[in-house]
Amino acid sequence: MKQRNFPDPELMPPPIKGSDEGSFAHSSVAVRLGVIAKRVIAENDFTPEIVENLEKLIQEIPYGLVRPLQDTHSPDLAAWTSYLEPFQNCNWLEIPWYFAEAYFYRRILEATHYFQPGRWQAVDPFEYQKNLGLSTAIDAIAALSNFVNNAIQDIHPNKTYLKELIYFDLWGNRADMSLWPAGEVEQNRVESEREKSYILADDTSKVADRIASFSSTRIDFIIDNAGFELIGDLCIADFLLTTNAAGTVYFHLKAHPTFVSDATIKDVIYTTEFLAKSSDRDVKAFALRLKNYIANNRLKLREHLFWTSPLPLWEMPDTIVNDLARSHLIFLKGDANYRRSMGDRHWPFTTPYGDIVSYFPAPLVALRTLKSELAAGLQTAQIEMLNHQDPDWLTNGQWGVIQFVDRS
Ligand SMILES: O=P(O)(O)OC[C@@]1(O)O[C@H](CO)[C@@H](O)[C@@H]1O
Repeated sequence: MKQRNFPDPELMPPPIKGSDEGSFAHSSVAVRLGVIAKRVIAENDFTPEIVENLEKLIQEIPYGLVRPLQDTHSPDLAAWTSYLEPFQNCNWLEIPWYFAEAYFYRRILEATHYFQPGRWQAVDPFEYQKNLGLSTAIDAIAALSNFVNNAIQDIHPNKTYLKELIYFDLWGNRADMSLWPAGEVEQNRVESEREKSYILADDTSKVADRIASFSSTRIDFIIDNAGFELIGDLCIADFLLTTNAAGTVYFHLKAHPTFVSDATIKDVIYTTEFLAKSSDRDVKAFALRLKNYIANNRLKLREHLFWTSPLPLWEMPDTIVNDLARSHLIFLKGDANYRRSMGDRHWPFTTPYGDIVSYFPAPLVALRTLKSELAAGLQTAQIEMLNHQDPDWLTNGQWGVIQFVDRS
């Protein structure tokens, strides 16, 4: 088994909680979760009983006590019973923020009978949002498809193209439907020329240099959102497989719907079929390569209940650690995964990111736009400038990091 470096619990700062006065976490739990549940009711044609379940959930937040799950057909019932054990008699603000969110989205599935045999089994309550996230991004998708079709013309990985694809993929993380419902805010701008100064830590050149040295390796993505962000992931995967920098690419996906827009295997298949139906020649060519890579098992789609659990990433089960240890590079996508990589705790923003994620079993590159009050690897002068220039810099999704942590 791969040697594991767990962070020392004695040295770790406290978890972010909704009870942190005046915090974004507080407004997220006290306000935003209820809004998301109301949108689930509005965007589906549920029975009165399911609507009542959702309305009861809304009423429970934030001062009701969290309780064990009750959907007896679910595969993760026992796991969630043990997760919730330490938080008996706690309300939604008193439990760690990430836990509260993961639990909320799992309660949505309980309320909508996602795991229960019958009419609503495996019906994704966020399907409307996810599909809208694609249909409102048609122009950006066509532009990205044209770009990746050009990027793969060189027999060897062209670092200039690769760096632009990484930037596209970073900014695709702005399109987060738990914050900004699809179509309401123009987040799908394909704009690699966006000021690089919005990137607070930029290891893109190191990542491109490492990938340029690869031949027929294994590269993994711990995936975040469906919709436009997934297009960016698929572009990089296409580039890596077509240039043969990677012999195989693994997508690690959520075992069930969560965080509104997080991607499942079903979402990846839907996305490739959506692209294949396009009348745009570039989009269709891109889609056909993806379908071919999936059919020939070079693009491997994997799901696991750990990715939908409330646990920090250092609690990955050995099966996942030993599997990821075979990777030459892991792309860690999005804000929620970044939060999990740090245990969603109040680390000083100047803490070197590599000091926190030393437990990862392979080289890691995190692509994250800032949408929560947590950061690592920043300089004091940067923090002072940001607090002055853009007081909402931690949560407005306008700033990003591309942080490489080597394990050579
Ligand atoms: O993982 P993503 O999609 O990049 O961002 C998700 C997220 O950070 O955005 C919301 C606002 O903080 C949180 O609910 C959630 O953790």
